[in-house]
Formats: sequence, structure tokens, C-alpha cells
Amino acid sequence: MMSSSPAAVSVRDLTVVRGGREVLHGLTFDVPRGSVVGLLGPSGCGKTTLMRALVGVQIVKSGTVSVLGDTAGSKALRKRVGYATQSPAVYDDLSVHENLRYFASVLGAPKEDADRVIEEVGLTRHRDQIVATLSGGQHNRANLAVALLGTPELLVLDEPTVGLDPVLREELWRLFRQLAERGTTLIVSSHVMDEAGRTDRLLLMREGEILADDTPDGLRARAGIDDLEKVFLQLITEREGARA
Ligand SMILES: Nc1ncnc2c1ncn2[C@@H]1O[C@H](COP(=O)(O)OP(=O)(O)OP(=O)(O)O)[C@@H](O)[C@H]1O
Repeated sequence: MMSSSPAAVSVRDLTVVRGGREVLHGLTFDVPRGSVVGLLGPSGCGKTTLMRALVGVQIVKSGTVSVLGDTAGSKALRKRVGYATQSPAVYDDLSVHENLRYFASVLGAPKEDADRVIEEVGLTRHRDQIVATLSGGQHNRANLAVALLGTPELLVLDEPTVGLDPVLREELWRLFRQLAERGTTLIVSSHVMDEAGRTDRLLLMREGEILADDTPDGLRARAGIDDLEKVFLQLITEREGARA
């Protein structure tokens, strides 16, 4: 296989066991470069576990995870992949700017990056505010800003819009789109279906399996339904029918 794979992410037969239980059951999929891919599914279906495998912090039982042409988690990928977890990385007792200056130096990103990412997430007005005094949504965005430092080629974002009002969600999705237009690949998890239509591709997950991997329009066409939430429910019913 060529090392410059056209896919940003290539996962083959990925199986993960956590706490003695298999939680990902042999997943196989590709993520095209420069696309925004939504990872959707109910709580506990394995979204976070899959993201952890993509950034190389999850022990995998079997299968391969290749990211930007390298094995997930390899040292060469450290600066090329940004990851924002659900629990904030930023320090409460530092200002937004101090946090980003600190993380920029840890990650070896240019100093000027701090102000760039603060602007990208719309926190310029709160630049010098102590993180502990930010609102939930602002806190969230400060955390997201850390993942944008160093301009990574792949961004893995675990529920970045949780707790945000519709206006802020709209702004963040616009930012994701801008980043993708510059060639960044984004994998964004969510459990709200109204965000699904904003992606280029969707990975619909349920109980450690991928129910569908398609464009939003492809999914709609296949099901003959416009509402993606209903498409998802239909896929679940079909899957259960096939099992029975
Ligand atoms: N440290 C752990 N030890 C044992 N089991 C775990 C551990 N972390 C997660 N699990 C289990 O793995 C499964 C997948 O969890 P995961 O966090 O990946 O789901 P998720 O889709 O991200 O959920 P949510 O949307 O609620 O964050 C769940 O059944 C969960 O209980």
C-alpha cells in the first residue's frame, strides 16, 4: 500500500474491548481528506472509544487504524492531529489567552497561534477573562481552541457543540466548514441529528457497529425519507429485522 493514502483515515476490522466487554465490533470505514464527517449515534454506542482509537490513545484488540498515512498514535502524527475531548483541557485559573499560550508552547505551535484560534472560536472579547468565569459555551469553545493550535490536518472533536445555543452551534459549524475548505479533515461526534445534515458524510453508529456510512443525501435517497432522524430510526428497525 502507498504511504500517501488518499483517505485521511482508514479503519479496518477495528475491534475494541473495554472493561472486559467488546464495545467496537470490527469497524471498517474510510474518511476522505478535506471532509467533515459526522459520527452520530446514541449515548454509549462507542463514539468516544472510536475517537480514542483514531488519536491512538485506545488499546485495540484487533484491526488497523491508519491516519494521514501513518499508524494512529505514532509520534509523527502528534502535531498533525488535534483532539478535543468532552472534558475540558483548559485550566480554570488562567485566562483564555494564557491557556492558549501555554498549550501552544507545549504543542510546539507558534505563539501567534493563540490569538488566531481565540478569534476562530469567537472568544476575542473574552481573551483576558479567567476560564473559571466563562459561561459553559465559552468554556467549551476555549477547549476547542486548544485543538486548533498548530493547524492540524485532522481534527477529532468529541461533541464540540454540546451545551451551545443554536447561534453558537451555527457559528461553529460554519468554522468547521471553513476549516474543511482549507483542506482540514474533521471528524465531529454529536448525538443531535439536526447537525447531521451539515456534514459531508455520516457514520451512523449503534451498539459498537456502523449502521451506515454515506452522505446525508445518499442516506435520504436510500431510505426515501427526508428527515435524517427518521432515516436513522428506519436503519435501526431494518437491522433489527435482519437479526430476528
Ligand atoms: N473505561 C471504561 N471501562 C469499561 N467500559 C467502558 C469504559 N469507557 C467506556 N466504556 C463502555 O464502552 C461503551 C462505549 O462508550 P463510549 O464512551 O465510546 O460511548 P459514546 O458513544 O461516546 O457515548 P456518549 O455519547 O455518552 O459519550 C459503553 O458501553 C461504555 O459503557
